[in-house]
Amino acid sequence: MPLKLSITDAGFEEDFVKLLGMKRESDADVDAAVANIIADVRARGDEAVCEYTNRFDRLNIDASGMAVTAAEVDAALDEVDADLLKSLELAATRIRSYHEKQMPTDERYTDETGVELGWRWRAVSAAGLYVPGGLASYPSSVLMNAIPAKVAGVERLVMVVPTPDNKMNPLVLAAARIAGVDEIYRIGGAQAVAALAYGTQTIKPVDKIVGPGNAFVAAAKRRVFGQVGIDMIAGPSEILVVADGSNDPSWVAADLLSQAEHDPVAQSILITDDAGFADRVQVAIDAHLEKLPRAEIAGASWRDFGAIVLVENLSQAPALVDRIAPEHLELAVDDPDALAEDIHHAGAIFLGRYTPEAIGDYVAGPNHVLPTARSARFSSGLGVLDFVKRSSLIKCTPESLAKIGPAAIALAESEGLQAHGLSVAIRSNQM
Ligand SMILES: NC(=O)c1ccc[n+]([C@@H]2O[C@H](COP(=O)([O-])OP(=O)(O)OC[C@H]3O[C@@H](n4cnc5c(N)ncnc54)[C@H](O)[C@@H]3O)[C@@H](O)[C@H]2O)c1
Ligand SMILES: N[C@H](CO)Cc1c[nH]c[nH+]1
Ligand SMILES: [Zn+2]
Repeated sequence: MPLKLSITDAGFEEDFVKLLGMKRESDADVDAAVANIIADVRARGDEAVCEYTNRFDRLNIDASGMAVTAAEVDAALDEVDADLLKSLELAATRIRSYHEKQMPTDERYTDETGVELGWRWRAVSAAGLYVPGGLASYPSSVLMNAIPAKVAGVERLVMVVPTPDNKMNPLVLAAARIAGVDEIYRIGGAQAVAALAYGTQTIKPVDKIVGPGNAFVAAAKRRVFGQVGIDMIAGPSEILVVADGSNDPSWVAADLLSQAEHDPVAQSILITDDAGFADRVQVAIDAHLEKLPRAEIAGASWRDFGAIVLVENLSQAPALVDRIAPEHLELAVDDPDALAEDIHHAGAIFLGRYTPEAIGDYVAGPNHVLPTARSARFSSGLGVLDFVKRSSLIKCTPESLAKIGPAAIALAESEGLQAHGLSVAIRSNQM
């Protein structure tokens, strides 16, 4: 059964801290396994990548079989149902239009001393896009990864995707074609992240790795950070629903299960002010689980990591939400905007009873690659800004250098860095 907490219980604070500390993705054994895989890929390149791929995804490939060819992508496109392709194109259009609005602008101005200042944005040269594929396949994640990279102007888009038992969903390849991915490799897990970060004989290294994945992928991204950039920790999915008693329990139950069905270590939490409603949601969850094909995964997630938190009044919810800092937050209440005003930490906020989280997973437009494991306290969802970086611009004239130079010379001397002072003084007759 999921955890049941009530804010009026004496032990509430202790139980809530326990809920926050639930270990879902950062086990020491996962990290140790990942460290070994990364070291091995660095040492042996393709050979190690293929060995791990064959072991974990039950394939039988060597280096020549890692890349997905253009002919395979063509064949996949032919295979995809026309209506499904239309849905994918609609999603792509909406995602592109949302992300185009995120493109930051350059700035240039002259200050009162005559110094010209500013900044300019440039894209990273090569991005590695991790598309998960272990327990489910994610054409939608191809679009969410690749479209913002393309909007930002990244030149080389390299996608990795595991294909357990050598089964590739043709829609994944169709999405890659629609989004303009340049290279695709049928590899996943920590070995794929290591190959992207350090390069192998077949795969040239990238500058930044983005995308969601399971605990192994999240741990690998943490470990290669520094060698390459990463977007964030986007691990096993999470949903937090804040709902009053006026909701249909069956709708809220479906929302909780929508994220639980991703992974046995996904997490779904309900905060409500109505104990009877909480019971009705549990009944509805049991009923949905009777029929859902992924009941085993969703049921395990709800049982082991789910929680129902009972509050006296929904005005107590924002403080709890902020401490959880969920990946997805649904506010199923009469005035969701008012409640949202008091919330600071959530990857994406779904406002009102008619905005199920799943609409954001596919077609709303904002990115579904979002920070998990409470990292929404300091990270944002994937976007164009993840694929660009900013260079500062500084331009002095003899006159403006003479105006601000003396302060620089004084500060350089105070730091004992005479060459710094000299390089300013030598240009501005201050020696
Ligand atoms: N936060 C987000 O934005 C977001 C978006 C989509 C999906 N997700 C999450 O992504 C995850 C996808 O997970 P998945 O498993 O389906 O696919 P995945 O591609 O992330 O992981 C599959 C890979 O894990 C590796 N692996 C599995 N068992 C291993 C072991 N014992 N040792 C070493 N490596 C091992 C294998 O290499 C395999 O290829 C889910 O947790 C889902 O909730 C998150
Ligand atoms: N909910 C996932 C992010 O946690 C994204 C996704 C893709 N497909 C379905 N869902
Ligand atoms: Zn989802």
